[in-house]
Amino acid sequence: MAATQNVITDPKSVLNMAITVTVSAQKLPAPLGYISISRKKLLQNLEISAETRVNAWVDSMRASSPTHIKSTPSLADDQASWNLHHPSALEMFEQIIDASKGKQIVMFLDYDGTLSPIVEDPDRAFMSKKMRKTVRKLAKCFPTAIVSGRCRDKVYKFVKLAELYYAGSHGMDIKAPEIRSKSNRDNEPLLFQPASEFLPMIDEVYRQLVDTTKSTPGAKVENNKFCVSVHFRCVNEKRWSELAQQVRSVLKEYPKLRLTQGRKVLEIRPTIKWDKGKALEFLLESLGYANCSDVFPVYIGDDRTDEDAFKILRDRGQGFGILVSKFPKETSASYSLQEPGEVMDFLRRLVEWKQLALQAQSRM
Ligand SMILES: O=P(O)(O)OC[C@H]1O[C@H](O[C@H]2O[C@H](CO)[C@@H](O)[C@H](O)[C@H]2O)[C@H](O)[C@@H](O)[C@@H]1O
Repeated sequence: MAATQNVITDPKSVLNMAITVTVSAQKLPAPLGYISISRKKLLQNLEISAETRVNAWVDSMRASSPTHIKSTPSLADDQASWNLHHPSALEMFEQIIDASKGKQIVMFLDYDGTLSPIVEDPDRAFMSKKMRKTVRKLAKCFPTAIVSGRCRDKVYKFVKLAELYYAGSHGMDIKAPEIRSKSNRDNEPLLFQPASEFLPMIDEVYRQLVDTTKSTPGAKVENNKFCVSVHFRCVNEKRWSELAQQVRSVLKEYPKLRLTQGRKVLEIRPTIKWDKGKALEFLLESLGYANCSDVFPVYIGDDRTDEDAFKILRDRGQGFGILVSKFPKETSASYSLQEPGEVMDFLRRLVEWKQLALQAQSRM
């Protein structure tokens, strides 16, 4: 399985590289003239590079779509060994609480596949009422942020909780809660959008992608404000290569955009060095925990893009990541939960533990 977040490099850079090599060869002195490549050959080479690139995308699309997994004894072994290295956060609850003693827990939650189950239609990925109630209680106990690939407004419409921090567009659109706590009531309202200069480009690419992919049945393009998603969950696997080719044909004109991959989705975003991990650090800083050793961030997510946040926590040696997955995956998360139902159970236990701790304190 692919390692951390699968960044697919800009196809244009591959083309540029091919051109650079050819031009340098043509400048060589006569004895080495045989290296010079004819225009026809150059075009052929460029076509091969482009085809290789599209094939790599399709391989990656297949690798990230565990629909063909058959249960075999070796798979069962892999699962057992993975569970050993990434035990269930529910089973390890007491140990997790022990590790957080004396520290401020801060919660970071991905949305799709973490708080809501994965469904075919991205516009119908609703969160259950029970989950919303749980997250509301959680936010009363700990500072809580939603960190999503989606457009911030859209994820807010699903979650509907004004007391949370929201980081939309993979962390490129961060906003503090509308309901301010007593301690931060006087602060300036926080809005951070490090990719705002890309807005017109993203709009343009969105429109082009809608147009270019409309001949592929099942393809769906979603405008996530600072990034765009091209969904292939409902596209017949035989047509994934065609879809990848269509996306490539649009992206090759935009070297300032890059492609990453999520669960049956190609995600197009600015090349700026900003991701969910950077958003996590930014939020910790905004909350006043930049250089604190007594903070305990917990990040729960299911996707490759969440790996950036898991990695930051691992590198900082603070708190931990929890990967939501039924299947073994290479991850920097420390623990696992199988699906959103288990996420809700884990969050409930955190709330219950905190409420009991507060009651015990008030009796002292
Ligand atoms: O960071 P996230 O909140 O996990 O957002 C990542 C993508 O989530 C959404 O797509 C995923 O969920 C859909 C609904 O369940 C599903 O149909 C799709 O196959 C998944 O990839 C969202 O629609 C995308 O825009 C986000 O990039």
